Amino acid sequence: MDEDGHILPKDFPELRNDTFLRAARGEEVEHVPVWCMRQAGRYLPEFREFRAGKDFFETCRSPEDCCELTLQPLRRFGFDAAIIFSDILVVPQALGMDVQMVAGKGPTFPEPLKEPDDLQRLRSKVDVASELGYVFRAITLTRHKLEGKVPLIGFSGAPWTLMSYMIEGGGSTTHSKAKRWLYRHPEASHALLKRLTDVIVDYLLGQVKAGAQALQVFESHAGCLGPVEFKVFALPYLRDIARRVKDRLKESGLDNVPMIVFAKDGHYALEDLSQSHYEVVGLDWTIDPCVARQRTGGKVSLQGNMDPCALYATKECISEIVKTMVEAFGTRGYIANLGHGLYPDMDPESVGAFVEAVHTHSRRLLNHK
Ligand SMILES: Cc1c2[nH]c(c1CCC(=O)O)Cc1[nH]c(c(CCC(=O)O)c1C)Cc1[nH]c(c(CCC(=O)O)c1C)Cc1[nH]c(c(CCC(=O)O)c1C)C2
Repeated sequence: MDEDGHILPKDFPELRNDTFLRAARGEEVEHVPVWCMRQAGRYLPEFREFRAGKDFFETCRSPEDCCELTLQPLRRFGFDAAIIFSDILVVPQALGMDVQMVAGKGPTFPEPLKEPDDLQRLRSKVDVASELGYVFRAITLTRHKLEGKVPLIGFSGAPWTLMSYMIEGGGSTTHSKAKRWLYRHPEASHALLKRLTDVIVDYLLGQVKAGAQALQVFESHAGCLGPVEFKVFALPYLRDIARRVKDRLKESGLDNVPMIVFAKDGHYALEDLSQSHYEVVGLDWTIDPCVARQRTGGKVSLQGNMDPCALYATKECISEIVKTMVEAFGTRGYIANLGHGLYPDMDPESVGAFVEAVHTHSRRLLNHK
């Protein structure tokens, strides 16, 4: 404990299941590891009960609450990794923007960025330890409470995805306000993306120092860009993040941690993503596993990519879909996941069937080698 009574990021329990980390590094495994994006979420009755009546970002600022919500899905399912409960929008908050979670509407910025002059409203220097220390404390606490069961993943939103929220002021189908900046104000766009990148690098590094054993960068809004815009406004920053995090870990004498890049609907950028210093490329369901393997040329591990809606199928059907998916990806350098997050109306039993099917089919394949 430190003088404020916070648990310290040291003497963590020994890791008992490193399957996820081995798969991320392309090493041999006994089964294909599996976890789900949004595995802590409203599809779980215990999640709904725990969150009832509490403000979303209040919950994010409570290390004890984040720890509990992170552990909930692991009590039910044999997931091979945990992901810290938080949200990508804590970074715009750290830059000084107000973000509220509005019931039925999702995250909302009462005063989004409208014109380049609005960049002056952002904090010029962000001290991540004071602005986002609550996430670091949640990670440290959770890493202890996991008791070495599975590794803990930290995460951040990617610069373009965060920029689009900061300009749109919330969810959007066209992202046209944010894309207007790219075409109309390219310099200001780069200035904003650069500032976000600097904060994200410090933030991810802080997460590893706090105990995160892997990192995922969510470029959830890659799909509204085309290949040209992606190359100019997203890819350079994604690359910069991975390179700088890895360099800084080395400088600090810390071990490298696997990094995952998930560019939703960014299949046009697969080749580039596989050469961006990330160990793992996450895939949504719009790409065929064999094509993804071919296009990434065995340079990286792959993660994904079952259509989350396949969880509406029967257990038998889920098992068949998983079998086909695991056979197509192969058992080496593969982390099973959905192609995006779980939805609130999904049946926890189907999630259990998904996890079981990944373990069963991959064990069978590995035993027959
Ligand atoms: C469970 C949850 C979260 N955020 C939100 C919810 C639902 C609200 C609630 O429970 O009250 C609101 C919440 N937060 C966000 C949204 C999307 C809004 C929109 O764009 O329409 C919502 C409903 C923004 C957000 N937030 C996140 C992303 C990237 C992943 C993705 O592409 O879905 C994005 C885009 C990341 C995120 N968000 C969350 C996690 C937790 C860890 C886990 O996966 O179990 C993670 C990794 C947690």
